[in-house]
Amino acid sequence: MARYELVKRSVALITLTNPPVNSLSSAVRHGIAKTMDRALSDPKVTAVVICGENGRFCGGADIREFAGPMRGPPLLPLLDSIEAGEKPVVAAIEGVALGGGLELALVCHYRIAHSKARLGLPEVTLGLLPAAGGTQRLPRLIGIPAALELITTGRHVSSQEALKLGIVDQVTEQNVCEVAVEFALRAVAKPLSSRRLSALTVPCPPDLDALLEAVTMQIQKKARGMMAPLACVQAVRAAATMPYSQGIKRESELMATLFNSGQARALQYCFFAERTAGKWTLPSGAQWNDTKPREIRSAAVIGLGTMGRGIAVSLARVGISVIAVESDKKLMETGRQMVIGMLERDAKRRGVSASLNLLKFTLSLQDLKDVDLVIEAVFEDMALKKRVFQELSKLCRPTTLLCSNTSGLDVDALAGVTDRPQLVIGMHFFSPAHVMKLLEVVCGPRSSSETIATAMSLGKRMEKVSVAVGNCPGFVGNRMLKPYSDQATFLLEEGATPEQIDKVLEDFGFAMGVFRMSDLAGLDVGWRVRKESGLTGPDVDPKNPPRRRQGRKYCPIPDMVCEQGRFGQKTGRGWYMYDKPGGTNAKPDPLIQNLLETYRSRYGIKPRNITDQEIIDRCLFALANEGFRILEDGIAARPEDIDVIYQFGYGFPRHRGGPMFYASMVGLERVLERLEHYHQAHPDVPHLEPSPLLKKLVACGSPPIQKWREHIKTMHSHL
Ligand SMILES: CCCCCC/C=C/CC(=O)SCCNC(=O)CCNC(=O)[C@H](O)C(C)(C)COP(=O)(O)OP(=O)(O)OC[C@H]1O[C@@H](n2cnc3c(N)ncnc32)[C@H](O)[C@@H]1OP(=O)(O)O
Repeated sequence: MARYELVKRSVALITLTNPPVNSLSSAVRHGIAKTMDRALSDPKVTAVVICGENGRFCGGADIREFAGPMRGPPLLPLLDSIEAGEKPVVAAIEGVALGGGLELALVCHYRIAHSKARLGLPEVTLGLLPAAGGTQRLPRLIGIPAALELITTGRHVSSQEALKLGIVDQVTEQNVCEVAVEFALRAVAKPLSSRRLSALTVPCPPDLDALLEAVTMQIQKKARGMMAPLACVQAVRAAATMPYSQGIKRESELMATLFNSGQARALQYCFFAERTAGKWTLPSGAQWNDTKPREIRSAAVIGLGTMGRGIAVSLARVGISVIAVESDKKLMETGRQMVIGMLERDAKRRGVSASLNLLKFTLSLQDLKDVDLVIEAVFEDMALKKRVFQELSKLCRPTTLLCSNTSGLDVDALAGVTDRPQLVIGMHFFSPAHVMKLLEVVCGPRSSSETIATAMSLGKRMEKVSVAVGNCPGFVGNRMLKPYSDQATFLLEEGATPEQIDKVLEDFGFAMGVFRMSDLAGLDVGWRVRKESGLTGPDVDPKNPPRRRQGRKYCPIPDMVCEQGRFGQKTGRGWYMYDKPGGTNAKPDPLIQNLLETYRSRYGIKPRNITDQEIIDRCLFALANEGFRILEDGIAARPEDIDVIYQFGYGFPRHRGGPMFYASMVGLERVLERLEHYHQAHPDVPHLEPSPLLKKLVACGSPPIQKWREHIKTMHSHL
């Protein structure tokens, strides 16, 4: 796990060999300890270079080992002994030096980085802090403000920025190991005392307290409810105010608190869930690593509304030429200006030039006949989409992939109107599509494995987190949203207010409560869907009992809000009031309060005091319950896929893992007990009836989430 060679007759070259990222597993730590001992005790060796195999220095601690008991040599004393050694040690950084990997480099006396390397202390993103001396050494090297920023955000820096900050001594475009060996030879016999970071004093800013206070406030606003960034601030404060020996103790104490916290477990679960999501498998046996995606060089986007514009930008900025189609000249011109503006702003932010030459705008579908792939992003109307797909089927060459950005309509019905159902697939982007990271790749029963592989690979190229899901109304994300938002509106009937529910959900960690989110998305969309499904509007049978539709409980309050022309932020009124149409500053509206009171008295509902816990339990357990049904139905292959969708598409707090991980942490027995309790109280709400899978898992002793798959006996997977 660490290879030892003697080069240039006097330099010990230690190479970490633990693919794919040379993480510091117990075997690697053991290897480092052994090879360093050999190097330090061999009189022929005058200097040491540490590097990593396969172009990667080190990706940090082996995160998988965090789940088990600590084995192998502890990292901290090992690193201290490298720093204390009497022979110069040079880190040759290629690829990445992250977390424990950068901490290893910080105990080396010199650091040489390749020009393409990235460095950082991302522990905070895993619910931890850099506890192998990182919080104490980095501030001594680059000062408190810069170290605080890097440690509390986990941001990676380029080697050029690392050089400016003083993290590395030299950046090279040559073979970094060879450069490091030459550097090491020159360093022999130079004094090492000033190169031992733990021995340096911290350059402390005069306004330390104000700085720490400002950063703490920023964290409380941006990383609401997260423990790790606040612990990082405390550890850096220790570096600034204590000698190294005490600071390091404080670092360990803070790490111990974080290490065993639910937040660290959730964030580490998220790390692997995100990587697992790309690994799809079909019932046919075809899977992500044995199906070759097609290369996509050109694409078309039909419809230049909010979604179409974001999709066009996402394609063009990764070098794909885009033909954007609109149905009328004025709309096309507006779309053109918006797309160009978005692409220019995006390029400026990334420090690259905008790829405007890749864009073409047209009014004619005829222009699409030679593209590799089309993404339809027209209005969410099945008849309209079918017409577009029929037309594309006639116009495009037979190998063109046809994709729909529908947010919930039947992808197979669209495939059915074409001459190539195997090349039809859903690509459900989230708004704004050039910003939101999530892409649901909706596999119809006839989508070929090559089509799925191509859509997934295109998503990755567009820097999206892509999750393959099956075809059912609402797919995964929007299907689960219904029971969640239904519970919120039932709670309004019973006595809660939108602001109370939103506050509870936001305190839980959601980016936005359900009502603020609906105001942002626009309330008219759901209203139209409810009218089309006969739940509200003139088609509802007047003999229908109030507050019941289609044999189940129904809350008409959202319809009443829309009937008043309150469609959310865009109209300046919704569940909240805003300063102006398009405003974002939500204020509670007495008119909504009034509407709720009138409604309750009309139906003789006596408002009751609703606790925060009831809001959380009803909304989130109904959400997870639908997730269990989705797993049973084979619409999602794994709970991890659902959790990734909720984190990246619906603002579910990452430090809670996602709805399924949250359910597992709360305890499946409790989730089942609460659902049974609420279903008894509301037997006409089928979403509260515990799913068979949940019952089965509880009956099997509530296995850990990674084992749920073994209990899912899906009749037929929709993937
Ligand atoms: C008990 C010991 C006490 C130690 C005390 C010191 C504490 C130190 C704390 C740490 O060091 S925490 C770890 C900090 N490091 C990170 O957060 C880096 C995580 N990795 C990444 O960001 C990326 O993987 C990468 C290194 C930038 C490479 O990205 P790339 O897109 O090229 O590949 P991936 O698909 O992300 O990863 C490939 C493969 O490798 C697995 N993996 C990556 N990093 C680790 C790791 N640190 N530990 C374990 N496994 C890792 C990843 O899961 C992929 O494998 P999979 O099978 O496809 O899931």
